[in-house]
Amino acid sequence: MVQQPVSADESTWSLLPAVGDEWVSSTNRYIVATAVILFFLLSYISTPRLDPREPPLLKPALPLIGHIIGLIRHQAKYHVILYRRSRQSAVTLPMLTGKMYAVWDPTMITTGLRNKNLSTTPLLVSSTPPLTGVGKETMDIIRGSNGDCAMVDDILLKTGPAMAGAYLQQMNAAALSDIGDYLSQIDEASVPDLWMWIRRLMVLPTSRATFGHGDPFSKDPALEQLLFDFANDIPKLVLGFIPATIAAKGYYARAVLQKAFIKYYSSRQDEDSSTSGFVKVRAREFRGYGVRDDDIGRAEIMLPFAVMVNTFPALFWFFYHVMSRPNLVERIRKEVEGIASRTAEEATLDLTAVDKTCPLLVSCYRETLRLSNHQVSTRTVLKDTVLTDSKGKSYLLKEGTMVHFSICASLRNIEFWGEDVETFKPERFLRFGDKKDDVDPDRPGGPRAMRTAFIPFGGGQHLCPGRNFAFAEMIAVIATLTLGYDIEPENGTWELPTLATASIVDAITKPTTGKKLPLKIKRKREWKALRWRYRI
Ligand code: HEM
Repeated sequence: MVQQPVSADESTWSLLPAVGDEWVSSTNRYIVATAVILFFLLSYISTPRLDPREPPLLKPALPLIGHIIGLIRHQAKYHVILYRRSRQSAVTLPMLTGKMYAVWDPTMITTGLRNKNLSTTPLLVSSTPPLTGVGKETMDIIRGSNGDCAMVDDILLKTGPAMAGAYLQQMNAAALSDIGDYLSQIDEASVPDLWMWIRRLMVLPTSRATFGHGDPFSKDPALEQLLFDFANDIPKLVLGFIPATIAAKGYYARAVLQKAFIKYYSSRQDEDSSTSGFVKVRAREFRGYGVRDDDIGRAEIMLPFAVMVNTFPALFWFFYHVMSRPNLVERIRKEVEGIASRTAEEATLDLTAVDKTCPLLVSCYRETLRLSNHQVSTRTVLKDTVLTDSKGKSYLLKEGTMVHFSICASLRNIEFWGEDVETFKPERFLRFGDKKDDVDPDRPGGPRAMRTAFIPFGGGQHLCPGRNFAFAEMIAVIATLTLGYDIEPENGTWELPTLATASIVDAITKPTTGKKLPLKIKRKREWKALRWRYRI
């Protein structure tokens, strides 16, 4: 057989790929084998050994850090993504070499939030220094001489009563009087950006009702934007790692806010009779434990956060959901006409029994909270605890582990709310309180199922103490606007605003600042030139 001559080039080319293939494929095999071993090793290291009674393990696609990346990326909504994917009541999420529980079943969440073995205190205490920058002296007081953190528990226990009864009445009266004054000035207005308009409308009525005549927000209007800058950067600030670099905006905002609040507490403005019980009672408690005024100012910048950061976006969505439906506006207007009275100078809305007099308005309020809430309530397990889900299955939560109770998953659970869970349904809550509806009350959308799953303000010992104040403010604004004004989008169509990231530290998702939703607002002829007043 005659061999064909091979040119140098051909031989080189024919040989090279052969050597290359072998080399490349053996290298590839090596890399792949190492990667596989590494993957299994990481998977093994990051797989916590569980008691069979603990919630089942939900492994991330990427070992060790998959869930951490998911939470950073999607924040609170990560729970809804995982819940929809796994349809479990509760799971164990492996993270680095540890674990965390995520609870999504409404019954388990409701009972978990009431359980005394599941506490907010460890996380609250560990996040206080990076979040507020209070000094060692105050941290020693916060931790207590025997480590029982008695002051934290005492303050939280006293906060609820400080926002009820006469205290609540004083706060509601002050806020609604200011809101009425502000709305009374509007005859015809162009609103270039609804989100900013809501914030401007609400900030001073809310801050004055809370902090009284010495209110720092009244003295410096720049604080409002700084509060939102601080709020946006809280997830980074709590890391306590080079905050001035990784959370520059929030870091600066916190410094300015704290300066104003240190001045407020140091000059004892909290003791003025115009200051709410909410502020007063807490400051008294801090001082009783020996905390200095400057550190009260540092720690209590969480108060304007609590008072404003959820109510304002909730009001934005309430406004949007109602006003973008002209038929709904008409129906609510009819309800509100029934609670309105007038003199030559004033129009008064009687909000004393608004649940009964304006059921559709209140149903829309609740439906708004259901759809705009992304709250995750975090607890640490102090003692091994068993929680049982709605189907009767029990799960063991082990001491020392952190738990995320996803209120958002509860508010969007199809088995409790029905197939239309993602839709804004104005009438959804009309039968909410109907205890006589006993035709399968636990059916999806049935009154008992809704009562279990509707927990926008949390529950148990840490049930939001500000819920009645938020309700009064939001109902007063929407009742007045539906009754007294014609509101239309500037460009003729109601564009659905987009949502900002659902921050793990607050409860209500803000709109993004991208879409402005410009509007035209015009007072109705029959309500012209009257001052808005409220009976509460
Ligand atoms: C729409 C408005 C609001 C929503 C959706 C909301 C939601 C919540 C939720 C879900 C919790 C429980 C957190 C947990 O379980 O860890 C909470 C706690 C709290 N809220 Fe609100 N909130 C609102 C308005 C307010 C207002 C207006 C105030 C004050 C005037 C306030 C003050 C507080 C405080 C101090 C706590 C902590 C209670 C504790 O840990 O014992 N909130 N809020």
